[in-house]
Amino acid sequence: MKAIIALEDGTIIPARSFTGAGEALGEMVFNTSMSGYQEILSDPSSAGQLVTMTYPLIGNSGVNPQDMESDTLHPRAFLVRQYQPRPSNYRSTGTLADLLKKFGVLGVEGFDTRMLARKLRSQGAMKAVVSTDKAPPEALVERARQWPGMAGQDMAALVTCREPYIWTGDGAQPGRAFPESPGQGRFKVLVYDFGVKRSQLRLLLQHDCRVLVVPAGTKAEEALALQPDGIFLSNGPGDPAGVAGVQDEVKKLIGKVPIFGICLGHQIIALALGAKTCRLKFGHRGGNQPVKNLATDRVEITSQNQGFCVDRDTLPEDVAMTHVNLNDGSLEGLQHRTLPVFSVQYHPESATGPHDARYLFARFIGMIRQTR
Ligand SMILES: NC(=O)CC[C@H](N)C(=O)O
Repeated sequence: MKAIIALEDGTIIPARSFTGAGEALGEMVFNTSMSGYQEILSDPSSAGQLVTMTYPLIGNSGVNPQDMESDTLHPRAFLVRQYQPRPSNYRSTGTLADLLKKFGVLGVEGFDTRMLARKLRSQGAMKAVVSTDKAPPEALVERARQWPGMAGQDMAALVTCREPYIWTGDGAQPGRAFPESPGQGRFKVLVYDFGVKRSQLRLLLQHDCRVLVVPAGTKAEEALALQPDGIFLSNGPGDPAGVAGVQDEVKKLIGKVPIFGICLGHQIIALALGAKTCRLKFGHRGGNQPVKNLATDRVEITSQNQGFCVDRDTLPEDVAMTHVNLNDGSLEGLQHRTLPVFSVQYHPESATGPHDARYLFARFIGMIRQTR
């Protein structure tokens, strides 16, 4: 079925839908990962986006229940050069097209994805419409232009859990407090869910933690009443400055218990510490972003998925930059000089991506040990 990609700058690209009729309006972004399409789709940070993969063949390894990073898919459309309808992989239990259809994500193929990526790189992320509708393409461009966009919106509120839950080796179990038995993990870690990826919860479990996940709107007093040994702030979608009220709660938590934040969690920590966030021109999305650890001078190849970053020139005196992106010099990590709080912009759980940065989970546990 024919589809049209219409960008707000007036560009019109003919393509094909591989998931039937549909229309999607959102922010067009590109991801340079060569694998891990299922993790990218099920990462709640992708909510509201139209995701284009620059790697040309997508669908080859199928999909499976284990690789879901949440229980649904989040982008509004998924765009690829060539969709592979016959997957071959020993873990595969179905096709990508069926998964997209199940969750109402429009799948589009058959156009020059690298041309689109180059355009976004030079002009910046753009609002766009992807549609199988026979409407004149100019009308689709107009629809993209009229859309107000996601700036300033609280997108985390859309993907956070409604009720607290305990994360166990068997997945989520109902519960509002940490399990009593230390046999279930030595360190009690409270996870603020702004759109958490399951790999982060799994890694906390592997590091001997009892994991209690709470909604984004949880008050600092409620969080502290649960007596956590550490607090983890997850990744999540949208503009960090739009996440209502959370900065103030995090401000109250800083200094009380060790805190570790990833991506949106990192940006919220930065805002709570008094820094500012800003939009990246076209975002960092992929599994090949070089980041330098300034303490060791070592370079980590990292997995990333963000459209915003912390403005390194706004860090207060008592906060140090710990990591820097070698492509554009943007801030990738920070640490308070005296209080137990640190965070990174990238994804050390690396699902999908290289495992270079997993040491950060061990660092968090080390911080908890020191303060216990
Ligand atoms: N992966 C994330 O947590 C992304 C953070 C934020 N939504 C951004 O785009 O910058």
